[in-house]
Amino acid sequence: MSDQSLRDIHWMLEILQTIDVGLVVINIEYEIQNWNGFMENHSGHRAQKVQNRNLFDVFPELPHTWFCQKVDTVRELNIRAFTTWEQRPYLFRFRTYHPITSTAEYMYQNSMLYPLENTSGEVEYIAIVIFDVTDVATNKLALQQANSELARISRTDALTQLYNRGYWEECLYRELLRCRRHQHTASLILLDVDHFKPVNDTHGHTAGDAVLRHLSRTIRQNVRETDIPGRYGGEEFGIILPETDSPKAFAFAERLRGLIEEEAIQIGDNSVSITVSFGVAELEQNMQTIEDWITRADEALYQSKQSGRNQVTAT
Ligand SMILES: Nc1nc2c(ncn2[C@@H]2O[C@H](COP(=O)(O)OP(=O)(O)OP(=O)(O)O)[C@@H](O)[C@H]2O)c(=O)[nH]1
Repeated sequence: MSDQSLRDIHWMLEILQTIDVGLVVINIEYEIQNWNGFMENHSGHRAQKVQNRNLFDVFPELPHTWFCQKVDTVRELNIRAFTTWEQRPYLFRFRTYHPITSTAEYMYQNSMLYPLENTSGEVEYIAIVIFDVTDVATNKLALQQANSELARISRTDALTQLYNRGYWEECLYRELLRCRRHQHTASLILLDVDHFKPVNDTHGHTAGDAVLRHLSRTIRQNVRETDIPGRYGGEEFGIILPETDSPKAFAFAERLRGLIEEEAIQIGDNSVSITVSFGVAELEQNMQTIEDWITRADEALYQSKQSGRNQVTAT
């Protein structure tokens, strides 16, 4: 080999050693043949120390079956394989360099597997190339988190943390469609605090807010997971009860009414008691829109108010 060729090989090896991607070569028995500086820095093992050691012994976290299937494909078909951090956050568990500034505990990695042929054209070795994509991954995850938080905020009522009217009405619409399509039943409850204005006038608006928050908590704690409560207006709330006919919805509303009536709400030094009126409407064949359904529940609620409040009326 000429001096020039030797020099060329030397600087090529130098590049492979210092390049900011991980490079590991294994044989078909999964024994490590060599790795570069990136791997030394992140694993803490010198290349000589790991030479001929089984890859799974050095990295016990590497999923055995999955990785072997990948390598088999690369070897048998003589093709490359690629894995992104979104499919699998990392191949090798390396702690991140900047634990303070980075939100990730471990390095996110994209990885490539390359078949390496011997002079007879047989795949004898596999090269594993690791790209550190922690910055990209954490930025994308932060963006996804921010988006889902924005979506949550846009459907939540800030005071009560129940669904706001817009989103709750969307749920009601979906429930109406679902019941129509599958011939199922559902009920709608509207409830409105009795004489709420005097609560505000006597104890102040902040106390009124606290009462609404307390009431919302009581509602949330007493509905089923499949029920959908929401804040319909100022002191008016709606609850969608899927798979519930009118007598069952009536019984639930009656229980909730009794609970609210019995509970004294402590606000500072004051104890405030409230009562609530309810209107219940089961979905009927002739209801075309959610407005039809809401109107029926509202009529029942109006009847409860007219008949003396603190009661449940079902249509
Ligand atoms: N503190 C507080 N008060 C609210 C909020 N939204 C609506 N209100 C108040 O709720 C009261 C509703 O009063 P009305 O519609 O007269 O009803 P009511 O006094 O509850 O009487 P009935 O419903 O007829 O029993 C008003 O004083 C509103 O200012 C809110 O977010 N916070």
